[in-house]
Amino acid sequence: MRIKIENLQLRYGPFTAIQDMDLEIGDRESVVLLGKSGCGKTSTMRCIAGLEEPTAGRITIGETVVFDAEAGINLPPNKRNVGMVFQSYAVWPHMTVFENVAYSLKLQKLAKAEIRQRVAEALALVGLERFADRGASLLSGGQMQRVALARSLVMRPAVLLLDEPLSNLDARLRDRLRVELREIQLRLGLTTVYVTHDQLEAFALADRIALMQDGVIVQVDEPDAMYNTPASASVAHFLGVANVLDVTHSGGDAWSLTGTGLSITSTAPVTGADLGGLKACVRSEDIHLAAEKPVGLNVYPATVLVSSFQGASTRYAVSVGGKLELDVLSSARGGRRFEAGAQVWLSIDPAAVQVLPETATAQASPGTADIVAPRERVRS
Ligand SMILES: Nc1ncnc2c1ncn2[C@@H]1O[C@H](COP(=O)(O)OP(=O)(O)OP(=O)(O)O)[C@@H](O)[C@H]1O
Repeated sequence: MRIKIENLQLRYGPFTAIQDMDLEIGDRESVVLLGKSGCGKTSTMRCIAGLEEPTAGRITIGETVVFDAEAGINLPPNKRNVGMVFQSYAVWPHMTVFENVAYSLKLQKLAKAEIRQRVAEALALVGLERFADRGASLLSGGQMQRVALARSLVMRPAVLLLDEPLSNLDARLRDRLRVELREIQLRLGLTTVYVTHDQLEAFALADRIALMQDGVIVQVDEPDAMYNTPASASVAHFLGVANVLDVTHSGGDAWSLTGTGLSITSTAPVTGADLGGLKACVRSEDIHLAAEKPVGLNVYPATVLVSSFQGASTRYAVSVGGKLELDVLSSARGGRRFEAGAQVWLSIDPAAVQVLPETATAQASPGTADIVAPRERVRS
């Protein structure tokens, strides 16, 4: 079921938490709202669910307008056909797993046989069929999270809203449940909106990511496009690009690195050059260290300040002429390790230097006609 958000605005008193938001989510699509704490992700989710009344705008789920500020429409949460799973699983400890999942169906006064069948189906989906009779207080964190998910799925919602549902779990379990969640979403063909501040989680779960900063969606893209072509230096930085350097254009592919007397060559396409405040963005893994001077562009003598062994890789802090400090990540395979104090040659492939504006204005999300159904995309 499609979700269309138009001109959404939410104010808490004088504070604007969501500003002029437009976003279309396709049928069976998984969109992840990604951004740092306080950027307005949960507020957006609460507006879709009907738990928050926006100050302006319109939200349509399927063919139903669930909120329209001008027309005075505001359907309550239970009339929106959405299921929600939150960070705090809110599983009732005094009930069994079965009773937790059956609770809402009992409220709907469904026949006992139907309740049993639907609960069994939901528990099978989350891999908890053997735990139906166990007291919920005896479950692990991961199992409780699955109960919370089963409780939403049992209602057969058209839309599933997930707000950091894995953040209370340890890293290994999070990785596993992430894959399971994606599998369930694709299998049931659910339209999902997922909130997280963790980009790896977003990459793993999204058909498209909507990146939010200060109440505004600044970029909407498929994960690989977001990763490879961030719209701005601040998006790149949020996605883990550690080296963001002030530059001014000095002609052709050449840029001077502000305040260093050094220059850098970029052959990557420059976007938004007219916006000013340009930054050269370089991923740590795109910087190479060598004992011998390599041939090519962007080669500098440098000193290793910190060398930190990380198993499969080594992370370095490296100084170029005392004027520029760069973060470098070298794969352990095939490369030698340098200790702090080592004099090295540092090189950067000009194609790996992206010159971007510091910030960029929101990009319009494509109309749903452009959205490829997730299953088709996965298969292609
Ligand atoms: N009820 C409220 N009253 C006033 N301000 C609020 C209220 N709820 C949220 N805010 C503010 O609105 C902004 C957006 O909050 P929101 O919870 O949507 O952020 P978030 O991106 O989900 O953050 P997190 O990842 O920490 O949950 C924050 O600055 C927050 O302090």
